[in-house]
Amino acid sequence: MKYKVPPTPAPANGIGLVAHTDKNTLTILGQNDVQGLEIQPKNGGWVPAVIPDGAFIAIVGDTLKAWSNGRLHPVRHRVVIRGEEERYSWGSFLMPKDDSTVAVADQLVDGDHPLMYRPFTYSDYLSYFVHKLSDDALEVYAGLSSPVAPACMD
Ligand SMILES: O=C(O)CCC(=O)C(=O)O
Ligand SMILES: [Fe+2]
Repeated sequence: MKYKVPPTPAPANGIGLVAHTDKNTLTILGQNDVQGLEIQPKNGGWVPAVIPDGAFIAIVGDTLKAWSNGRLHPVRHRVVIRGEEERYSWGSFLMPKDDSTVAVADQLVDGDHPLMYRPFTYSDYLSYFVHKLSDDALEVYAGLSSPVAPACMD
């Protein structure tokens, strides 16, 4: 991705990429030496994700949250451009094949971890997200409103 230097005077927010969670399973990101990635802690606000020179950052996506039965969390992130240099980033977006079923493994469901997501087809979830564009797309699309403990599963 290429983020151009903002015009002068710079817009107040400098947003280069709006806040989102990734929809795939795992994203591995690298960048040139211009920082700008920010992540949102659970209590809100924004924190710079400073990536050391030559390092990569791995970001959990919605699909891995579902697949891990909610154990792994997709962090909301955005890109803010404030400086006077162009920012480049590159990503490796790991994802299931379109027609794959994303289903929680039985081993990840127990009394302490009731089933949180119904099985779904990856491309169907993507289509749903593109249609709705809502932050809670995964929960609305595949989340079980009453998580199911193993004894209740058939
Ligand atoms: O450019 C970046 O550092 C972030 C890109 C990103 O979040 C995305 O493509 O989903
Ligand atoms: Fe992203």
